[in-house]
Amino acid sequence: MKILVTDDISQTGLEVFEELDDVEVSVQTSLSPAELLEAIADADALVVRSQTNVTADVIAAGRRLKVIGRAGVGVDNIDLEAATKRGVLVINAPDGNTIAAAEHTFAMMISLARHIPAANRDLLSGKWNRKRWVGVELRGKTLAILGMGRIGTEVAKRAKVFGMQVLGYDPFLTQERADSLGVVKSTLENAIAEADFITVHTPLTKETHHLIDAARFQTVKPGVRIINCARGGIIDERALCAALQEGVVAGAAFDVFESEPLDADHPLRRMENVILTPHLGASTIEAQENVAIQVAHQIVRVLKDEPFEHAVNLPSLSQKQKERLTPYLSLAEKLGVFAAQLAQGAPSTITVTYTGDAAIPDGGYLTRTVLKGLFGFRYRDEVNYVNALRFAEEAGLRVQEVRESRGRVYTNEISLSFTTENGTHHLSGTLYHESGPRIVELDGYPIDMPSEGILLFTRHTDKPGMIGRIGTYLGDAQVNIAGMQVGRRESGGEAIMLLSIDRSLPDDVIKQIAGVDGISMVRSIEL
Ligand SMILES: NC(=O)C1=CN([C@@H]2O[C@H](COP(=O)(O)OP(=O)(O)OC[C@H]3O[C@@H](n4cnc5c(N)ncnc54)[C@H](O)[C@@H]3O)[C@@H](O)[C@H]2O)C=CC1
Ligand SMILES: O=C(O)CCC(=O)C(=O)O
Repeated sequence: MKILVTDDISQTGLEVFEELDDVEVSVQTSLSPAELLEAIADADALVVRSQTNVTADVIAAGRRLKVIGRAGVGVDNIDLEAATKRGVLVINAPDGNTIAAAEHTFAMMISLARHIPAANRDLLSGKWNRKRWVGVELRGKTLAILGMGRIGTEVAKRAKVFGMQVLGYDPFLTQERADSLGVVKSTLENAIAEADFITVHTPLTKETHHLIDAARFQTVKPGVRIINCARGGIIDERALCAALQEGVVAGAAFDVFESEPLDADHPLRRMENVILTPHLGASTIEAQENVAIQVAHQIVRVLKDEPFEHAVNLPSLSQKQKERLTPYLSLAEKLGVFAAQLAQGAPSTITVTYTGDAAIPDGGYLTRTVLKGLFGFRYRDEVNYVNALRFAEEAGLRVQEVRESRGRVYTNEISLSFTTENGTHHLSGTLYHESGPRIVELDGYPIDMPSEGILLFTRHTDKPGMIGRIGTYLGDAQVNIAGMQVGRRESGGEAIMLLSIDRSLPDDVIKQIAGVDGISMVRSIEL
């Protein structure tokens, strides 16, 4: 097993990989794009910070790649779309560097308020200028925090201790949490208009790109100071330079930039009242140990096929949700595998209905599992939880989920209803606590069979001798019948038979059965 590490990661984190048998940890930093393509070819896992650009080509070249671990928060250097499509899991270390980033933000804010870097430069150049560097106090000032997640929250706590009034803007900030932090829940417009200091702590997304642009700079309080220790691009750098030159903005402190490393002739480098650091927010010994250990542990779990946390391209579940969900995973996957064989053709729509105890809010996890079974039957190991929805999307399969709180017959039930060009099928299963997953309905007929082993399913006309003739074909092929379920709606109408058999039937026997007068459908199903 090979783990490729392409950015500087704490040694303590790398030692975690020793838990794996037969592991080779290959640390190769500062690779050229061509060298990276070569190095990734036989890697099972890739570990990066923010420097390595994990493009679609890199992911495609990692033919054995199962997981990309980001020792940090932001994953904007990883092509998530490409990773998801190829079923490569992306995980991060979301809280290991929170304090480091919050403290760096605070260091930037105080440095801005008190001109510390400029005064230091001045002094080192031989001057003693006490008049030039008069600053402002933080106490009594208004701080706008855009993005009240982990880091924003830690910044807010520190600002409160400094006697600042804190305005928080975040679509997910509840009144209750704002109150408990002593933060005034605010709109973006109000936060920007009122603040003496503005700090951004959002990810870089389509919505946050240039969240503060030229138009917004028109609405700031004159003399505002601005800090970005989140991601380059949240604040429009050109518009900022203009606002600094006009004196609308009194100072800016940036740790992150639209393009990194920052160009040698970037206008920000020539601005007065600007403090720049080269993406150092997470660069403390503690944070680097935390994120490296955290991500390495999760990678080990992924590679050992054990439950893991902090997946970026999978729904995240609480421990309680996971515990409730786990017993249903096998049932959901078996139903998907069953459906693949029942369908014999690509389904165009599928509705998955969860009833009773199976209707757990699960972020779509069980439906991914059904689809993993459905597509995995044909594409085997290529399909996993990460890319199952992509397989459905690419196959043009419309997927719908329904949740019903109470079942009519069973305390829990998962039902699939899907349509192919040959018609519509229904399939339901339940989980019995004593005997595990069972199939309890097939195309509208109630049955009861364990969802395992080899099954033979027929739809036929209800007339004497059908069961005997099928039994004879099986006997001639030396195939034992272990269990049988039959059903019909009315005498002489359509009937079904589901047999559990000891070994799979040769194709020619299935063809013979299909040719029996009165048989309308035969399916051999392996679960
Ligand atoms: N400079 C550095 O070295 C570091 C930078 N970071 C960056 O800091 C940022 C924040 O990290 P965390 O607090 O850990 O993330 P987080 O995920 O805990 O918080 C982000 C918050 O932004 C909010 N948000 C998203 N879109 C928004 C929008 N349009 N308007 C307002 N709020 C919005 C979210 O609701 C969330 O509460 C990330 O971009 C991360 O990459 C993180 C660590 C170190
Ligand atoms: O790895 C680093 O030093 C950068 C940290 C960072 O930007 C993040 O975690 O989002």
